[in-house]
Amino acid sequence: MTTSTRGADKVPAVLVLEDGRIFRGRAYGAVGETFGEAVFSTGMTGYQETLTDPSYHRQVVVMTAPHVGNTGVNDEDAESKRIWVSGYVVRDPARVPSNWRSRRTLDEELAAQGVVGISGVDTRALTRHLRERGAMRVGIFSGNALSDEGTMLAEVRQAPEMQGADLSAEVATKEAYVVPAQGEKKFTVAAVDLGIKGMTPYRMAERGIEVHVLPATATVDDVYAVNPDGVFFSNGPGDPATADHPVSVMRGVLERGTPLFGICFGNQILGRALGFGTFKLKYGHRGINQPVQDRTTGKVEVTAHNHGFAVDAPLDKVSDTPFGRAEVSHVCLNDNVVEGLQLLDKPAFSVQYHPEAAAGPHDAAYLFDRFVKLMEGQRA
Ligand SMILES: NC(=O)CC[C@H](N)C(=O)O
Repeated sequence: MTTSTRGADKVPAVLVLEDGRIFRGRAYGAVGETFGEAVFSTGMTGYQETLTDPSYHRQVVVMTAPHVGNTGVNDEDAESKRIWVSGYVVRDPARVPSNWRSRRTLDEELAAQGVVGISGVDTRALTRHLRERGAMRVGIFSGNALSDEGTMLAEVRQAPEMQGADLSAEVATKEAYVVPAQGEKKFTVAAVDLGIKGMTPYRMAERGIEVHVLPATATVDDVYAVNPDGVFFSNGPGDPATADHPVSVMRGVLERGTPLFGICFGNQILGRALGFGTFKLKYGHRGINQPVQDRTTGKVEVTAHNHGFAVDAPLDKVSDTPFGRAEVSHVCLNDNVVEGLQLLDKPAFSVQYHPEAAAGPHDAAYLFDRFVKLMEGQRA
């Protein structure tokens, strides 16, 4: 068990939204200033996975769960090698974590990684504000970074927007690497890393897949150089409207008819590859209890989400695309947002949410089996 000795929680901190609303609290994690898009996550657990998900790059995450940090930080649950959120907003952080795997406090970990946060914020009021007004730019200021409200607001309004942001290359691996199959190797998959979470290759490896994780800049030739049975496109940060390179690589894969699976950003890229548009949601879906219906079976699953954009595809008809017929396979029952796509004439599908999610329900794990079936079908 570790306790925080830093005392950052006595340092005043201010959160400034781009529309001028201000929340005051105390520094949590690093002291300084940070900017990003303010978004809220409703997950009551899994903060370590959230913080280390590369899709949160340039986002300031507001936790709706009031108590955060209760189980500390361990050496096992990170989804990548570092924390990616650009800032962290909590109501009432745990002073003393309690868990047999805990190695450090969350406060210490945020500070060690230079992540500026704020605690003591009325996160319920802040979440309601974001829900009414939409996700927007935000700054957190503490210590020497504190200045008058007008100056801080001007700085927030100069920060880059999420719309139009091309961020995959900033988070993806620079070098290809292999995650070996567990047990007998049955398939090889080329996984294009646009900000991949560690659990994703793991879920494939568990099913006898050897995963070749390739940089976001990988070409169609790089993908086929590993002689794949299937191709995967990962989750990732930023605006899918900017992802022209992965869209063209995916089109190359669809032309060849190799089994294809995409998650989250990968779903938006499939949407674009098929000719659909993408758009920014008012405040996105983030959390681990979102109801989604698999329209191919009628089953409802409770799922983990982290997306601020969505695909604009017709819900109630089969669409003709350059790669044959396509349909919306999954839909969010809260707001009818497209949560999955599938091709009817080629072995390709994707989902907007996170079947790999470790924190959260495992209802959607069957999607990895569906990918395996597509690869088996191609061999038969
Ligand atoms: N987790 C993801 O892949 C997110 C995809 C995209 N950046 C979005 O916000 O919608």
